[in-house]
Amino acid sequence: MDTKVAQILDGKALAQKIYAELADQIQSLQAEIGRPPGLAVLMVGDNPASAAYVRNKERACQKIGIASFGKHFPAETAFGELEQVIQSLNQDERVDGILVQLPLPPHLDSVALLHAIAPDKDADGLHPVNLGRLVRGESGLRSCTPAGVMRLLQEYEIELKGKQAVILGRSILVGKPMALMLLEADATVTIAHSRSQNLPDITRSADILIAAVGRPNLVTPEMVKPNAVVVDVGINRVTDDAGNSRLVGDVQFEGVLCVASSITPVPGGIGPMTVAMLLQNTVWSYSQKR
Ligand SMILES: NC(=O)C1=CN([C@@H]2O[C@H](COP(=O)(O)OP(=O)(O)OC[C@H]3O[C@@H](n4cnc5c(N)ncnc54)[C@H](OP(=O)(O)O)[C@@H]3O)[C@@H](O)[C@H]2O)C=CC1
Ligand SMILES: Nc1nc(=O)c2c([nH]1)NC[C@@H]1CN(c3ccc(C(=O)N[C@@H](CCC(=O)O)C(=O)O)cc3)C=[N+]21
Repeated sequence: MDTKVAQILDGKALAQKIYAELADQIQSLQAEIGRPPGLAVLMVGDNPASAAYVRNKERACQKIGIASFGKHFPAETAFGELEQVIQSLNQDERVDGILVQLPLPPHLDSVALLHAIAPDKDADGLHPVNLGRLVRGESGLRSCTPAGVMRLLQEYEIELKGKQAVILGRSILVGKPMALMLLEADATVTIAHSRSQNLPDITRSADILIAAVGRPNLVTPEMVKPNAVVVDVGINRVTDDAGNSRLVGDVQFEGVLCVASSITPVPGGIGPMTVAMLLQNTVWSYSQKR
C-alpha cells in the first residue's frame, strides 16, 4: 500500500517571491519619497534565538533596500532609556518601522514599551491601535506571524470559509491575532491553551490546525484529523543525542506528514513568512509617506 504524504507549504520560497515584489515597489517609491525605507529593531539582552532572528531580518533588509537601524542594549537597560530611544525613533523621518524584540528581560514592562511606539511605525502590529483595527476588520499594520500564515494559506489556495480552525496558543503575538484573521476569513474558530481539557478531541475536529505553543512534538499524528491542513508556528531549539542543535516546531513532523493534506516545515515555513511580513509592513508605512 502506498503511504500518502502531505503537500509541503514552502514559506521560504514564498518569502523570496515577496522580497522580489517589495524590492520593485521600493525602487519606484524611492523616486517619489527621496530616501529608502527604514526599519529599527531594538533588542535588549542576549537571547541567542533572538540574535539569529535579528540577523535574518538585517540580511533581508539589505537584500531589498531597506535601511536598518538596529540597536542592541545590555540586559540591565532602564525602561526610561528605552522609552526615550523609541520616542526619538518615532520622530526620526528616516524610520518607517520600529520593532521591539520580545521577550524583554523581566524588569521591563513590555506592554508599556509597545504603547510608546507610534502606531503608524508599529511594524509588528502589536500597538493597541493596530490590534483594535484588526478586531474591527479595518486595514492597517497587522501582526507579522499570523499575517504570514494567512498569506501562505492564500498562496496555496487553501479554502478557509466555513472550515473548522483550531489554534493552539493564545498569545498576543501569535494566537489571538491568528484567531481574528481566521475569523475574518469566515472560518469557525476555536482557541485552545494550557488549561484546555481534552486537547486531542479539540484538535481532531480541526480542518485547519495551527500550533503556536513552543513545545516540541506537542502535536502527534493521533491528534490530527485525516487530510487536515497543519501549520506549525513553533520554533524550538533542541539538542540531539550527538550534541547537535537544530530547530524544530511544535508538530511531530514525520508522523503528521502521513495524516495531513498539507503541512508547513520548520525551518522553512512560517519563520521566513514572518520576516517577509515585517518588511511588507515597513514598506506599507513607507508608502504612506508619498
Ligand atoms: N514562526 C515564527 O515566526 C514565530 C514563532 N514563534 C514561536 O511560536 C511559539 C509560540 O510563541 P508565543 O505565542 O510567543 O509563545 P507564548 O509562550 O507567549 O504562548 C504560548 C501559548 O501556548 C499555550 N500552551 C502552553 N502549553 C500548552 C499545552 N501543553 N497545550 C496547549 N497550549 C499550551 C499557552 O497557554 P497559556 O496562555 O494558558 O499559558 C500560551 O497561550 C514559540 O515556539 C515561538 O518561538 C513566535 C513568534 C514568531
Ligand atoms: N516583537 C517580536 N516579534 C516577533 O515576530 C518575534 C519576536 N518579537 N521575538 C521572537 C519571535 C520568534 N520569531 C522568529 C521569526 C522568524 C524566524 C525565522 O526566520 N526562522 C527561520 C530559521 C532561522 C534560523 O535557522 O536561525 C525558519 O524558520 O526557517 C524565527 C523566529 C519572531 N518573533
